[in-house]
Parts: sequence; structure tokens; C-alpha cells
Amino acid sequence: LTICCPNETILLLTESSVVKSVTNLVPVARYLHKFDVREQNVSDLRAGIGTIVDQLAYINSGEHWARTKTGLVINYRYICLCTGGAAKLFSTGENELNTRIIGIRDTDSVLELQRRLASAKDVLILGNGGIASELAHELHDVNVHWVIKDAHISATFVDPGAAEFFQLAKRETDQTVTTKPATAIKRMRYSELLPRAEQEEQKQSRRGAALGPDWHRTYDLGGGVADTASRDMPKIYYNSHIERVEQVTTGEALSISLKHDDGSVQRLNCDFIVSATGVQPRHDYETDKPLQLAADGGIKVDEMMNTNLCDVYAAGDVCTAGWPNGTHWFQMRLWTQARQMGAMAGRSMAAVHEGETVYQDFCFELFGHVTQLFGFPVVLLGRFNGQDLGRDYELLVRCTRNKEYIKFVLHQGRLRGAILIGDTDLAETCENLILNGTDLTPYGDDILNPDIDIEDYFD
Ligand SMILES: Cc1cc2nc3c(=O)[nH]c(=O)nc-3n(C[C@H](O)[C@H](O)[C@H](O)COP(=O)(O)OP(=O)(O)OC[C@H]3O[C@@H](n4cnc5c(N)ncnc54)[C@H](O)[C@@H]3O)c2cc1C
Ligand SMILES: NC(=O)C1=CN([C@@H]2O[C@H](COP(=O)(O)OP(=O)(O)OC[C@H]3O[C@@H](n4cnc5c(N)ncnc54)[C@H](OP(=O)(O)O)[C@@H]3O)[C@@H](O)[C@H]2O)C=CC1
Repeated sequence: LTICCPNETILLLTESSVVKSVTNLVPVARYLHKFDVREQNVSDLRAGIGTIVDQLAYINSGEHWARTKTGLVINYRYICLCTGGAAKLFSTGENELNTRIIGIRDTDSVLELQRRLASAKDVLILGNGGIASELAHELHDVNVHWVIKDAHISATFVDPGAAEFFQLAKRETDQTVTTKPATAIKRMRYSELLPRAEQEEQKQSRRGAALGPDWHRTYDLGGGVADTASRDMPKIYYNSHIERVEQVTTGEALSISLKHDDGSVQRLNCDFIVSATGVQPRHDYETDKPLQLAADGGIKVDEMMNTNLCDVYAAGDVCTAGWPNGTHWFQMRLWTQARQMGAMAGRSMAAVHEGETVYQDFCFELFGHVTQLFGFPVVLLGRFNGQDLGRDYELLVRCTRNKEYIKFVLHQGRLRGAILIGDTDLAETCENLILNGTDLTPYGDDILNPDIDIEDYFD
């Protein structure tokens, strides 16, 4: 907004004085970027943005004003809701036992994880997505029990072949605990700027922006078991779910009963559970007219990031894409998409303000995500796991043990998705092949022949 409307008043209302921004933005392909996320104090934000540290409590969209939790009333012309999400936690239904279940969302939740890890011998990770995969890779000096519903690890991101690649690499490459930078636990959270009175209150709801990429590089996630230096893969319980959680009568541990899909039951003990079981959109404020929500609880937005309320926009984890998904795009609650949606909302608000027309950004034509899993660079493109392609697709895989894993998803001879693990330099080629719909049938398996440089060939 500051770029599109440099002369307008722009106010950032945020419940925490720590805000996150993208830094070190590096293009990986035409529409793909990798970046770091840094925390900074809201007072250090660029000129042109006013800031108020307070919580949004109410929006009167008819009269264009909002009220904060401390009673401040703010008149606005346009408002964009970027209030993110909260960890969706597994619950035992018993409050006492639920105190032994934690989620990971923001800086404070990681500090809580560290606190519990310090004396833990056994920790259970529940879930098979981004956070669980990162914890499985980063936790050390503690017995990790990884409970997943699927037949392979990291199922929200990769297929069984890539999962096997990661597990082999973890076993075979030197995974001794790489000592973290000597710095003590780097408190990534500045001391709040709030008056003392509110500091107490703030402690109750100390929330902040979700952690985003590289969070685990800044924290030592070591447990309380004598230094077992190695970073073996956790003990994995496939096709399983938690059936019962009880307090072990003698002592502190939890007794967990797992039920496997084949009907068998297994028991284990742990000190606490990390529920890495997804995100629920967070909009704990009232509005004069009801916000239209999607089935997953997100605020429904159109391709211009409009909600159903006049001049009210939404972007990031709090919203759900309400427009017909492109052939190669679908929503995933990621920093990658939060950043793209925020930029789209800003351009959309500015266009309305200036009486101009703006079109949906091209980035919503193709799903792209750059990340790291188990220490490998990973690029996910298009329908990388055959999402919504039914059974009517074929896979072409090239794998070099502990070096690279490349999977092409081909539908009627055309590339529809790709998983690129390792330094493959194929991201831009795959972007083009997906977007151009090039018929690859004539090339057969040669398309992944390591002796043929397809980057040059299709350049
Ligand atoms: C552990 C973890 C690791 C992740 N790793 C990655 C990764 O490697 N790559 C990736 O692409 N994505 C990753 N993600 C996902 C990514 O962090 C989120 O998709 C992204 O942060 C969403 O951005 P957002 O701005 O929509 O929401 P958030 O980052 O959650 O920010 C929402 C902000 O709104 C504030 N807020 C909420 N309610 C109110 C209110 N009523 N009034 C005022 N302020 C309010 C919150 O305090 C927060 O500052 C990770 C998430 C987690 C939890
Ligand atoms: N490297 C990256 O890009 C990272 C991205 N993130 C993002 O941050 C957000 C939060 O991460 P995360 O919490 O891992 O969410 P994810 O959506 O990545 O994973 C949630 C996992 O929990 C499973 N699950 C959900 N409910 C239950 C349950 N009751 N019992 C057992 N398993 C359950 C899901 O299975 P199912 O899918 O079958 O429902 C899925 O495997 C996500 O949007 C994620 O994409 C987080 C970390 C790293």
C-alpha cells in the first residue's frame, strides 16, 4: 500500500510489538522466491506506516470504523484483515491432560517447547506435515515418537518415494548434532513496548506472528537425555492415531494408547505431546454484519481479496481462497502465499481508491513453494502430489541417493506438478513446462535422463 498510495495514511494495528517481514528475497525461478523471515520491532518499520499495538475487537463495516480491545476507535476507508491462524490442537477432552499437549505457532510457543524439552526424555509428535517434519529433523537428545496417520512421513508435502529418500539420507549422512551457534537461546521477541499494566495482561495472550521459514535454526531443540549426539530419525508409528491418553499413576509421564489401521494397539509413555496438526484461521473480533466464512473456517475472499463486507479485505492464513482455483494453483497456509495475498490485497485496495482496474497477480496461476525438509532444499510446483488429478496421471522419478530426488507428475503427457529435492536447477524449466502445457510424450523417459540437460533443451 505504501508503494501504491504513498500519500495516504496507512496504519498497522498489531497485537504484538514484534512484526515479521520478508528479507533476503532471492528468485529461484520466474515466479518462485526463497526468503528469510525476520522479526523487528514495530517502531522500526519503514516510514509511511503508522502503528498501534493493540488488539482489533470490533469492525463497523457500514460506518467504516473499528474499535480496539482498549477502546480506541479508528475511522478507516479500507481495512485488510491479516490476523493469521492459531495451531489447531489435538484434544483429549480432559483439561488436566490437555495441559500436556502443546502447539507451535509463534516465538513464545517455541520457548514453551524448549522449557518442556529441557527435562524431557520422551516426546510424542502428532501430525505429518510441515511442523512435524521440522521437529523430527531438529529434535535431539530426546526419544522422539512420531505418530502419523499415513503410510509415509511428511505426507502433506511429499510422496512415499521422497519420504524414503529423506529417511535413507538421514540414516546414511553424517547427522551428528551440528552445534548450534553458541548464542544462548536467542530471544527472538523484543521486550514488549506495552505499559506495565498491560504487560501482565499481555502475558496471558502473548501471541505473535507465526514463525515461518528457518525458525528452528535459531533455537536449540535439545531434550533431557544424556547427549546422544546423533540425530537419528524418530521412532515412527505409521497408519496410527492416538486412541487414549492417561496419566501414569506412578510419576509424571503420560501413557498413550495408539490404534493402528490394522486394528492392533500399541502403548508408549511420553512426557508431553506436540500437536503439529494444522492451522485454524484466527478472527476473534466481532463485526456489524457476519463475515462469510468458508468450510475450513477461513474468511472467504474473491480473487481481489475482497470479503463479503464493503471495503473489508483479508489475506494470509486468516482467509480462504473463494475464487475458482487455477489449473495449477491451490491454497496452502504458507508464508509464500501470505506474502502474495498481502501484496494482492494492497494492490486491490489501491486500485479501488484510485478508480483503476487491477488483475489477479500471475503468482496465483501456479502453486510454487521453496522450503527445506530434512536438511535438503525442496521446491514444490503445481499439483506436486497429483492433487485433484484423481488416478489419471503417471509419475516419472529420478533419484540419486543422498543427493537429489526429482518427481514429475504427468497428465496426458503434460507436466502438471513437480517435487524437486536437492540442487536440481530445474525449477524454472518445470515452471515453463507446466505453464506452457508442452506435450512431453515424444521425449518419453528421456525427459529425466541425467545425460540430457533439459534446462538447455527447453530454454
Ligand atoms: C512453526 C511454523 C513453521 C512454519 N514454517 C513455514 C515455512 O517454512 N515456510 C512457509 O512458507 N510457511 C511456514 N509456516 C506458515 C507461515 O508461518 C504462515 O503461513 C504465515 O505466517 C501466515 O502469515 P499471516 O500474516 O497470515 O499470519 P501470522 O503470521 O499468524 O500473523 C498474524 C498477525 O496478526 C496478529 N493478530 C491476530 N489477531 C489480532 C487481533 N485481533 N488484533 C491485532 N493483531 C492480531 C498476530 O499477533 C500476528 O502478528 C510456518 C508456520 C509455523 C507455525
Ligand atoms: N517447510 C514448510 O513449508 C512449513 C510449512 N508449515 C506450514 O505451517 C502450517 C502449520 O503446520 P502444521 O501444523 O504442520 O500443519 P500441516 O497442515 O502441514 O500438517 C498437519 C498434519 O496433521 C495431520 N492431522 C490433522 N489433524 C490430526 C489429528 N487429529 N490427528 C493426527 N494427525 C492430524 C494432518 O493430516 P491430514 O493432512 O491428513 O489432515 C497433517 O498431516 C501449515 O500451513 C504448514 O504448511 C509449517 C512448517 C514448515
